[in-house]
Amino acid sequence: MTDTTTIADIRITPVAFADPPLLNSVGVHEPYALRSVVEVETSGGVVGLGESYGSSIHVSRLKMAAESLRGLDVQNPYALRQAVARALTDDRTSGGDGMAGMVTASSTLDRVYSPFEVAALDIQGQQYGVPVSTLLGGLARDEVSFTGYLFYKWAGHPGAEPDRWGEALDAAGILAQAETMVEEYGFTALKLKGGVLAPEAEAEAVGALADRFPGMPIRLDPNAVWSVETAVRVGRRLEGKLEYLEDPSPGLDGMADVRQRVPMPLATNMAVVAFDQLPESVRRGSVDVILSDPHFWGGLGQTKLLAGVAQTFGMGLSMHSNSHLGISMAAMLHAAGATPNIDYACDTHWPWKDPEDDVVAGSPFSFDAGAVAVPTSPGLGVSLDRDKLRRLHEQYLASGMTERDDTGYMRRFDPAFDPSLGRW
Ligand SMILES: O=C([O-])C(=O)C[C@H](O)[C@@H](O)C(=O)[O-]
Ligand SMILES: [Mg+2]
Repeated sequence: MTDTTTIADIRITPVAFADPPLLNSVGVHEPYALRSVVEVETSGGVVGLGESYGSSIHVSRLKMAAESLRGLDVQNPYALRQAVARALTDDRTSGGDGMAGMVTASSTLDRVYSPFEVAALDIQGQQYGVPVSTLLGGLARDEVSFTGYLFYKWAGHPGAEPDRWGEALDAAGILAQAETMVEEYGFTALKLKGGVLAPEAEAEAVGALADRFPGMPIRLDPNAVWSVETAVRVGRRLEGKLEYLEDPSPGLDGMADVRQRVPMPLATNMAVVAFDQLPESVRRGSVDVILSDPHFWGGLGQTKLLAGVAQTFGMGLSMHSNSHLGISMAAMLHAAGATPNIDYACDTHWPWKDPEDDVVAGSPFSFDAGAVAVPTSPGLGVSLDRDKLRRLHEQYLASGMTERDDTGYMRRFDPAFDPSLGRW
């Protein structure tokens, strides 16, 4: 072990950034999205960055894990993971998965370890003078394509001015949103977040998108609020219009039933979200495409591991996102850039974020034809802007928020709102 790669300090800062009222199956996004920024500093003074969820339970787990990492060597992520696992042994808390109740079965260890592994790779890259993608095996592509991620939404948060996107509560609203996204970012694939309106209305919106953007891959994701019968009916109606249908129904059984009876591939970031669910999903034939996501699959190394499993069993690989900042964007770019079989356009919530609301210095990402170049400078290729970090932390403190609670926020305006799976 060399002294200069020993972890001397770790700083974890919860932050909040403005988020529009995006509707989903469990409610509506609150005025702020929460994230945590992880800084790992070596005794040699090199700082590596990671980003993760911002709920208080998750942040306290990150702090618990950080205690166990001081004195370890960033060049041995395996030892870091073991230390995080030991640190979490006595953790009896639940929740903190950052997904508003939509992904509850992912591994706590994977979620907590992920930002530390990303930060360790960032430091290694800086020390060796290579981008993180090189440490992951080298670039399979120079740029990563993303989907234009469409949401039903209110015009603005209740009591506030309408935001720049305006209201989208029907097919016409979604079409207008898609036009803007494609015009501004050049997206060549679209995803509609469903599970909000009646399934037939969402199918109508997909039909309108397919007519307006002929040949463009389109996905629909109702986050498992459809029964198997509904999923089969809507899936058949959408034959020829969807690249894949994402999480139409709950569970490995529900997905397997639907998969046998609809014409398009099924994708998931709900039924299969951890390695221990893979054998059963393969046995039952539940899904065609898995949405990787370094934040809950355990980091960048484990994303490559997942890619190997997916390839072995003939499954496709895409990438999931939550509302995120620039450190996550860099991590996602390196992961997708260095993983040949993440060959579907990846999800990102990027367009929903105010460009000023970030913690990274400058504006390192630009979209060209819906794609972003993988950073080529050493490490992750992004650096922290301390003034921006301070501002977003102050915003976190002022927001009074400690958890993501889409359902609670929705129930302030619609007390009878029902978020249950399979309800349509
Ligand atoms: O693909 C997905 O299921 C998601 O992106 C989950 C997210 O939480 C999304 O629904 C959101 O941001 O509301
Ligand atoms: Mg999904």
